[in-house]
Amino acid sequence: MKMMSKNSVREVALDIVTRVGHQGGFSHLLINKTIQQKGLSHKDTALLTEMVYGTIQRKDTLDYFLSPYIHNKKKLKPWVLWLLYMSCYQMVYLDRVPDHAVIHEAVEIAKKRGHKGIVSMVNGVLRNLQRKGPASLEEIAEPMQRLAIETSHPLWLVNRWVEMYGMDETARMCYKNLERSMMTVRVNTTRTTREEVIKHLTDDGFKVAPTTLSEQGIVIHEGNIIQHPLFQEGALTVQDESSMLVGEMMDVQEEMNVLDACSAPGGKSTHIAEKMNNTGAVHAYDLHAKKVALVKQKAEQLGLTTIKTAASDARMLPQQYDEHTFDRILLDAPCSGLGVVRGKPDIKYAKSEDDVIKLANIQLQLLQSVSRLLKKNGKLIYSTCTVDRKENEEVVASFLREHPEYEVDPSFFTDLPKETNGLVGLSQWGLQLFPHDFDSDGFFLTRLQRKDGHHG
Ligand SMILES: C[S@@+](CC[C@H](N)C(=O)[O-])C[C@H]1O[C@@H](n2cnc3c(N)ncnc32)[C@H](O)[C@@H]1O
Repeated sequence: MKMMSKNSVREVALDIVTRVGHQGGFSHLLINKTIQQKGLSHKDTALLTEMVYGTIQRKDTLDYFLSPYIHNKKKLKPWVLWLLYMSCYQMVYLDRVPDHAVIHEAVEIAKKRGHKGIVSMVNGVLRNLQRKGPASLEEIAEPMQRLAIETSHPLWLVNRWVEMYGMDETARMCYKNLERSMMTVRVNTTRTTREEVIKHLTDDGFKVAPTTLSEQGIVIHEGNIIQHPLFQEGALTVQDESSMLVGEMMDVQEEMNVLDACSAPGGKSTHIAEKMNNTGAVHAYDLHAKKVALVKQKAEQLGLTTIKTAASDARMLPQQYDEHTFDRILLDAPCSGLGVVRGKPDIKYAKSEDDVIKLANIQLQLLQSVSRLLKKNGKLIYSTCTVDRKENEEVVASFLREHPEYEVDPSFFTDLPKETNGLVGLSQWGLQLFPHDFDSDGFFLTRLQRKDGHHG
């Protein structure tokens, strides 16, 4: 492990935010790659992650804060603009480094990378910010616009969420999206029990608690779990608590024949195989062969031999299997990902209304295709990690309109953990979890049942 000087961590952070902000790309992937390539220490990793996530997560707010002091923003080189955003983030939101030190470091970076004009502009803008403070959010009179800027979400998304879920729920979600998400892990119950793992981790000095939505999950409140030997032993997997609810609600039994149509990287396939105590079969597909390899790898790590992987477009699966083949089907569909912006802040800037509409069409096609393969009385879970009625409730409603042989499984609602009772997101079509409900990903799931006595 190497320690870097604070300034070089800042430079690496600047390269990442500039690249993500200017060319696109996922910050979490770039951070992970950098940590591996440079072999960063735990401390450097924490600083790098804080600066990259914080700056990207709050980009629009930072832009607003700096707006009185930056003229001709369009003319600035991308790295200069992102250097200003990153410095503003530290000055406004982090207490650890005094403002004068942040300005000094920014100026040093500007000297290394730019000409004199840039150096004095960076110095001038940040000194103004220090002296006069960030532009006041109070001046934005229109409530949705203010929420959008205050929480750095695009206005179209705030408007859309307000229309769908109301101002209160939207505001809670937008603020929650600015927080760092909690790490949760799932215990491989074919190897050990949650009680044993909780004891083991507590003895090792971790602060942990059982999850609410799954009987296999553990929330890590304190401690760096990622290097823990329990992972090497195949006793743990990292998984968000909302995702764990899917495995819980699959209602599987030993020896069942299960299809997971969109399975990569394998979080839910492996959970299902664990639930079946490594009996029966989980047929795990994904469009991309490279991603299918991840499912295989995860299954091997966890010793789950009943998972069979292959690449395929899920829409083609009816050509490979007879109707009524599977006892259970999971369609964890590709989606806009608007429920996971805490962990992947880039998503909120990258997605558009158009994407939502296109994805909803694909989701319906996928549902129509895989639904043919379910046995009578079988159950199918449809889920997404997004918060949008078009991709969630409306896909389910359209599907059910065209498929009278299906219904929302009435026992879905009674099987849900009691803590979900009375949630705003619970409807006749399924359950929309908001990130602020359980401090987990924004997520939708429902369970459909193929009725007996119908053909087709
Ligand atoms: C939400 S992710 C699945 C996450 C996975 N179920 C898990 O728990 O780890 C959706 C997946 O669908 C895959 N996908 C997209 N289009 C597909 C298609 N037409 N057929 C099959 N898989 C598809 C994507 O490659 C992606 O891995």
